[in-house]
Amino acid sequence: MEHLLVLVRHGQSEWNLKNLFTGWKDPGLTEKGVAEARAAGGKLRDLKLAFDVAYTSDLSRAQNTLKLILEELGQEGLETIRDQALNERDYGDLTGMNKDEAREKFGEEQVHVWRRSFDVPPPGGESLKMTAERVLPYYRSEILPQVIAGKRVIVAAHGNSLRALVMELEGLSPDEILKRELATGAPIVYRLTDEGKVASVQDLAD
Ligand SMILES: O=C(O)[C@@H](CO)OP(=O)(O)O
Repeated sequence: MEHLLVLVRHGQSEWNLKNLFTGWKDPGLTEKGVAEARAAGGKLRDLKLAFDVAYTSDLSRAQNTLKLILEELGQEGLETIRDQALNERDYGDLTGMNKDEAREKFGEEQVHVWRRSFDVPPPGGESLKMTAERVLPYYRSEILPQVIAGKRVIVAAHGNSLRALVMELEGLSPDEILKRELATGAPIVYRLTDEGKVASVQDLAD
């Protein structure tokens, strides 16, 4: 039985372009983001992949990325489950702040710790660890059982919510996952074993 799981980060958003901390804010995709989403769909189509169910977050940049991918695949009507468990990490008080201005205000090192440490949350927000503590239970209870049952699953979500998932799937340490940047609109194709372990991984980043 096939156990297919594809993860894809949304295409470039308006706030990615403006270099703003985004978190749970809901900016749309830029033109480039739309093109990235379509290209992601094209790559999956070239691999002749199709899906039985899709998961996405409660945020429009991920939902629209998924919609564009499904259009490219000719799978517009696919069953899609939206859940805020898959939302981006909440950036708390940093939300809406320019990342360069934050570095000037708080110092390069402090901002790096907030962005890429495992368990230090930004003020009022979530660390990667806290993000993983909501993403992983959702993955284990809702998504993984579908993959194990033979449903072909695509998940369109966010840089940090997907980082939490990649960490679990690939058994990475906090240090290893923090160095891993997920490109916008670049699907990662996993084949899992009957037990839900990773059998193979193919990163479709350019
Ligand atoms: O702003 C955000 O929500 C995220 C993703 O774009 O940023 P970072 O790469 O700093 O975690």
